[in-house]
Order: sequence, then structure tokens, then C-alpha cells
Amino acid sequence: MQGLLCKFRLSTLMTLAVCITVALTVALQLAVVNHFAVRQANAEAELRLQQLSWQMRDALNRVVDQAVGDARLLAALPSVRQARNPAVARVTLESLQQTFPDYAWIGMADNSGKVVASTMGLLEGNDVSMRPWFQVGRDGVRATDYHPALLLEKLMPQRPDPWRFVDVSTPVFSQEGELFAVLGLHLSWEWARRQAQMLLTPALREYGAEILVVRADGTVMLGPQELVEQKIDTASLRRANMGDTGALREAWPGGRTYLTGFSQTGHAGNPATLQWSVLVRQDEEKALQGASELKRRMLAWSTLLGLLLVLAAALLARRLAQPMAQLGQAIERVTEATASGKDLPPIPQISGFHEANMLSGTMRDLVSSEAQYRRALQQMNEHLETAVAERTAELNALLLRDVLTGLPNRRALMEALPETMARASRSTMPAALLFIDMDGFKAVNDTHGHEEGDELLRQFGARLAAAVRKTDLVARLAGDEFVVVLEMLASPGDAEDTARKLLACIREPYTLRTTDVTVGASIGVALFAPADKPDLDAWLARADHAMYAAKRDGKNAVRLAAVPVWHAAVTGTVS
Ligand SMILES: Nc1nc2c(ncn2[C@@H]2O[C@H](COP(=O)(O)OP(=O)(O)OP(=O)(O)O)[C@@H](O)[C@H]2O)c(=O)[nH]1
Repeated sequence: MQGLLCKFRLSTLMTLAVCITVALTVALQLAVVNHFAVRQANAEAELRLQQLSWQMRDALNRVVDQAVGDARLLAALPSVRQARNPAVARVTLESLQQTFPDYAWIGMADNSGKVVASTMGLLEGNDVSMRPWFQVGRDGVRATDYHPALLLEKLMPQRPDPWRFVDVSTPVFSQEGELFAVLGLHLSWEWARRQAQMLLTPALREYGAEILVVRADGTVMLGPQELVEQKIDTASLRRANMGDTGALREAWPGGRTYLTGFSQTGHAGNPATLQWSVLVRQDEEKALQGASELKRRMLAWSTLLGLLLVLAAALLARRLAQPMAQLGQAIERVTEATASGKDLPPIPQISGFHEANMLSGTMRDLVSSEAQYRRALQQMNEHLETAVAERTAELNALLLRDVLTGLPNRRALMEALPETMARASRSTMPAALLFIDMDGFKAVNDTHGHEEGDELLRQFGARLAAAVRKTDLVARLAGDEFVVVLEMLASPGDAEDTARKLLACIREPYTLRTTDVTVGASIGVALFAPADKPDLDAWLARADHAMYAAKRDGKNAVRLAAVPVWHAAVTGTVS
């Protein structure tokens, strides 16, 4: 997780965090809306539908009760009970019909079932003894369920909807208390349809609310066109049939889901009432349309707000991350400079926010002290290099000096001679190498000690150096052996002359710490003419041989070395 996070920029992470927060907030809002608003809307819709069902139930009950009351009233009227003239009874029946035009037909049949008086004289003389209203009406006040018009259909005025009736009938007793006739009121179903129309306000209709009145056998008496006189079986119907009232959510034939309020009319055990189920249903989608709309709007607004928030967060994150990015770039520059050994660039003072300010300040101090440290280190290095160079030079100088006499040593001589030969070769003037070996030095050493011997060597060397030109080289080879190199000789004889002069100088007494001594020297002289081959070893060897020749011949003498063989061959000279 940590590794994954490291791959993202700070601004990306911040924007991502805001995106997730916004998405969670929107989801939470929607969940809350769904939970409360939709549930609330659902509850409200169910209550509304239940109340509508009650209103319809009450209206139906009221009309049936009214019809029962009217039937009872008619049966008690003397003009009906004692009617000997059908015309008189008809007037009474018609006057009742006028009070409530939905009484489609009111009639009275005698004991045998023959209609003796009726509104508009319809069916008078007809036998209705087989009609249910007549049969049940003899036993008491009865309400007869919804049914199509049978005999009256052809006699009643034509309408787009077929005639449907609900009957209320009652026995009519003579003054003697005998069953005299049966009175029947045919209520046109139209009143129920109108009642439903009245209850369903335009707003309810627009939101798909529908009222259904269903007979106990499941036949729809009132409702949507496609269901009228069809049988249905829904949970709400079963509950209503059981006398329950309430509202529920259920699937209807056709597959759609409805919220349905239900109740039941009439009273069980009272044959003067009718037990119908009143269902008021509303398409769930339409019932919850308000809440869904709210949800949709909330989603749209939340999305818009979320986008604005994300945009603002991205801008803010960019702004917040900018100082860190600047700091990062500055540190990268410092790292590159460190790697390439260049001067460390300064860290800029960043003033985005407190932490960046503090961080940049700390980094500045760090880089500044690092730069100071590097400068000090560099100075130390430079100083050290100079010191090493000086010490090296001193060591080199020491390497080329004879410790005892301070004169150039054998090594210095060997380094100098090739240049001497080169210079002589370039010029027309010869050079000479004088190989000098002290005579009698051992005796001084043995007699007066090594310290005195050393002092003699020092004075001997100094005397040689003082006796020749500054440009000439005096070197101590080892022990009591010295070499003098003479350059720019005007003539070859100058070498031998200088050797003799040196010998004379050498012979002078030396004042040592405890005594004075006198020594001699054997000097071998070897010339190097400009035309000679620059052979260092050969030149030295010639001078050495000459010196030994002087020793052999009794010491304290100067001997000139033989001319080299090749020189003699070229020049025709022999030493
Ligand atoms: N005090 C001192 N003695 C040295 C030094 N180097 C060599 N010697 C001694 O110098 C002497 C050189 O010997 P030789 O050359 O035979 O002495 P010499 O008496 O000059 O003999 P010839 O050369 O034959 O005349 C030896 O006794 C060495 O021990 C030195 O640096 N200091």
C-alpha cells in the first residue's frame, strides 16, 4: 500500500481523496433519501389510498343504507301498504325516485310475483317471482348484489354502458300483518361510478390512482375498463374479504406493482347490507414519483456539486503541492550538483504554507552548512596538496643531495650528465668530467675518528665547489669520491688545467676539530667533445679509469683519460 501510494503525486492523492469523499457523501445522501424520503412517500401514499378506500366504502354504505331506509319507509307508507289502486302506489314510488334519480326502477310485486305498481309503469303485470330480489324480499329487508338488468334492459333508455343494478327489497305487510307484497328498489350502478369519479380528483387520476369495487366472488364491479366484470385475486382482496382494512404493496395481474388501500363495505350477518371489497390502487412508480424525482434531482445536484468540489480540490491540491514540487526540484538540483562536484545551488525560500516554509528554511540551512563544509574541505585539500607538493619537492631535493656535504649526490649527477652532454653536443665547446678520489683519507678516519673524517669530507667538498664556476657541478659519489663536471670549456686543455688547480687547492691543510690534516687526491679527467657520442656510462668509466691510473702511478696526480676509440678513429687523435 505504502509503495503504491509513493507512485502518485501529492496533488493526485489529494484530488483522489476528495473524489472518494464526494462519491461516498453522494452515496450516503442517496441512501438517506432512499431510506427516509422514499419510505415516507410510500407511507403517505399507502395512507392516502387507505383513506380513499374508506371514503369510497363509506359512500357505498351510505347509499345502500339510504336505499334500505327508503325501502322501509315506502313499505310503511299507507299509500303503498293499503294501495288498492296501482296508480296511487305508482305516484308514491315515482316521487321517491325523483328524490334520488339513481333509483332506476322501484316496483311492487304482489304475493304471486306479479308487478302491481312501478315507476313509469315499467314491468307492471310482469312476473318477477323468480327474481332474487323478490324471493329474498319476502323474508325481510334485503340487499341483493350487483347484477345485470334482465327484464329492464330493453325497457330502460339506451346508454353506452349496460344497465347494472343493486337491489334493495322489503316485504310489505297488510294492516292485518300479512305479507301483502314485495317492494323492490333497483339502484343503478351509475351512482357508484359517479362516486368513484368524485373521489378521484384529477391529481389522483393523473398519478394513476384507481378505485375498484369487487364482489365477494372476486368479480370487479367497478374499476379500470379492462378489469370490469373480470375476476381478480389479489392479496389486498383476500385481506378485504376477511374484513381487514389497510394498505399494501403487491403485484397485480399484468405484472405491474401497485400500492393498494383496501376495506370492506357492509356488515357480516346483516342481509340489508352488501359486502364488497373496496380497493384503491396506484402504480408504485407513480405513487413514489415525487420521491424518485427528489432522488434524481439530488443526484444531479450532488453530482454537479461533487464535480465543482473535485475541481476546487484539484486546484487547491495543485496549489498546496506546488511548494513541495519546487522544493523537490531544488533538492534534485542540489543532488546533481553534489554528484558532479559543482557548487551547491541555494534552496529558494518557499512561502506556500507554514510547513513548506519551515521545510524550505531547514533545507536552506542544511545546504548552506553543507556548502560551507565543502568549501572548508576544499581549502583543506588545496592546502594539503600544496603541503604534499612542498614535501615531495623537499624529499626530491633530499634524494638528490648528499646528506653529509650538502653537494649533489650520485643520483643528481646521473640526472644532470645527459643534459651536460646534450648542451655540449649543441655547442662547439667541450665538457669534462673530473673523477676525484681523496688520497690518505682512510688514515685520517682511522687516526682521528669518523667525525673528523666527516668534517674533512665536508671541507673537501666545499673547497671543490668554491674552486670551480658556479655553473659547474660538484657532486659526491660515495665515500671519498667526488666528481666535478666542467662545461663550456674554451679548449680541451682547460680541463687538465682546472684539475691541477683543484689538486693544488686540495693539498692545502684542513683544520679539523682536534687537528689539522693534509690530504691529496687522484684526479682522472675525461673530456666530452661536442662530436662525441653521448654515452654517460662510457664517459664516467673513462674518468674512473684515468683516476685509477693516477692512483696507480703514485697518487696526487692528474691523468687525462684516453680519447674514445671511435673519436680517435674519426679525428685521428690518440691520448
Ligand atoms: N668518515 C667517513 N669515512 C668514510 C665515509 N665514506 C667512506 N669512508 C671511509 O673512507 C675510506 C676510504 O678508503 P680509501 O679510499 O681506501 O682510503 P685512502 O686512504 O684514501 O686510500 P686510497 O684511496 O687508496 O688513497 C674508508 O676507510 C671508508 O671507511 C664517510 O662518509 N665518512
